[in-house]
Amino acid sequence: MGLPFLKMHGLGNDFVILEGRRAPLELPRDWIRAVGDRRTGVGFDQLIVMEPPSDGRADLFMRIFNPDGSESGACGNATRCIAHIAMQAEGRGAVVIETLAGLLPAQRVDTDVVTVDMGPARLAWDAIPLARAVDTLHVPMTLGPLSDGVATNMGNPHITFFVPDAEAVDLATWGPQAEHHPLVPERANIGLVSVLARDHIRFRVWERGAGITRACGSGACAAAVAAIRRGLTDRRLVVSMDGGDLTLEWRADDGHVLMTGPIATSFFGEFVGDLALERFV
Ligand SMILES: N[C@@H](CCC[C@H](N)C(=O)O)C(=O)O
Repeated sequence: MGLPFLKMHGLGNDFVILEGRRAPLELPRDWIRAVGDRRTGVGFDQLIVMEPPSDGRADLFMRIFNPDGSESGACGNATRCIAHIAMQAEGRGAVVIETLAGLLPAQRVDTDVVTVDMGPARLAWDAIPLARAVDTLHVPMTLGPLSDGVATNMGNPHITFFVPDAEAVDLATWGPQAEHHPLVPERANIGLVSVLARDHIRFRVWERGAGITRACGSGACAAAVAAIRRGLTDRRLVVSMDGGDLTLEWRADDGHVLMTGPIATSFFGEFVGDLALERFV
């Protein structure tokens, strides 16, 4: 019998979503890597497994894998997709999604638009984590055109670099070098930001364990927090990525970051054996 899956995306950041709530799924890391390979497998930016929540405070637990087989504590774009699934199944307008990083309340704001409370931005050097005590507002990492970044943990580690023109930076060259820099012992997602206005930034991303993606929800949160900490933008802003826009707000009272954006369903399928795929829709 095959393993059914759903393919969804948020702004072109795409996910294979598996149902693991009725019976636990054993997913060998080399299977995840094979399925994630766009040349030979279905391909995804993240593999998401829906699991039972640890207690009654959440509707479901969401486990997140990168295509290199590594696990992450956060995925903003997938959280909107998973919240949409849970809200649709229950006929509700709000749910709570549990991740390794904590409980994330989400609500529907339009048919295919969801807001997620991504929790507090963590700013201490050892919460990122960084390898040693440095100022997270001025991270001493210099690589080609990238320097003086801002470190943020949104449930996963991010380094955001401000550049005059994000399009002009060779992200495929500098992204992996920054991801694997000795200052980030758990590696990091690498963002490039150009400030367009006090309520608008351009953001490109090199995702840890995935490479360049069309959008990254947690990265957009980190980019917004970095821009606000530097005094470059207001607390509510639009983050424009290759795949489209998210609206971000960094709340002053509790430090939580609210992310609003679209979700989309691509197709249903089934894994038969290892990689063979039947498309149903
Ligand atoms: N696409 C994501 C982030 C996914 C995890 C990341 N690559 C990591 O390893 O932390 C998002 O939308 O946030």
